[in-house]
Amino acid sequence: MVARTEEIRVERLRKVFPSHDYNKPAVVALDRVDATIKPGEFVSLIGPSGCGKTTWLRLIAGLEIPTEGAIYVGDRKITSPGRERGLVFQDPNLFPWLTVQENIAFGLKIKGKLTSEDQENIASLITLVGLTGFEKSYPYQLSGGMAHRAAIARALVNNPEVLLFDEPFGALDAFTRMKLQNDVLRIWRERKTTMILVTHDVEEAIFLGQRVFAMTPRPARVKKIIDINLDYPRKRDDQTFIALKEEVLGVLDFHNI
Ligand SMILES: Nc1ncnc2c1ncn2[C@@H]1O[C@H](COP(=O)(O)OP(=O)(O)OP(=O)(O)O)[C@@H](O)[C@H]1O
Repeated sequence: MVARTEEIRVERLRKVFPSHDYNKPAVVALDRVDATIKPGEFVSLIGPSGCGKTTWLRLIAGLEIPTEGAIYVGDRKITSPGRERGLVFQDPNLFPWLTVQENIAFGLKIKGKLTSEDQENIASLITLVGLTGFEKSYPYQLSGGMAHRAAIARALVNNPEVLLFDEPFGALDAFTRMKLQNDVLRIWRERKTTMILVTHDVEEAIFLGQRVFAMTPRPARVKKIIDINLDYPRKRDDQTFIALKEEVLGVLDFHNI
């Protein structure tokens, strides 16, 4: 199923977390962030630790309210979480007492029996994420990569127009991580969902994103947007890929850390 997608506009976004301690100042996590993300685009957000990447993603998800500014999906202002925006965290957060199938169905938030259409949707998502044969498995019976696949399927169950990834593969071994990156690309191309990925990994940002948003240290602002004009599937040892990696590292000033 192909999702209907709209442009995401981020306008003069500012997020301040007040301090609950007299001796500590408030934390300005984001300040004057402007961005436009095209319908169906894949963008990566990268920046120093603690700069405000997760906060930005949570604002798009509607889990936080901006202090100033706003985010729009099409002409709708985001004020709360919504089914059209799915979220995948670093921790798959599966319910241990539910099977893979039931964990995915949980995302539907419906009471009572699943319709045959719901069941078909869940079955096709299980195929899409490569978990055929594990429908009735419990989370303890899955590998780390399989648990992430189930989490991606759960996030896709409402056919969201935007999928938000918060360092989804940070805790996985390099091989599983690369495999899941390929799977995410395949899903993106099949579903045409807008993808926004927060990552610490420059290579991952370039391997997946059509554009990489490099952020400043806190408060996060967009320091530079790097266009990744490489065809998919991308080769990590390609000269242009390596040059782009150098460019992103340079923008982030990683060479001077
Ligand atoms: N609910 C909150 N209350 C207070 N401060 C918060 C809250 N959430 C985030 N912060 C602060 O906002 C700043 C940005 O945090 P955020 O998690 O967005 O950064 P990040 O770039 O995702 O970090 P990392 O790369 O290390 O995951 C940090 O200083 C953090 O302590």
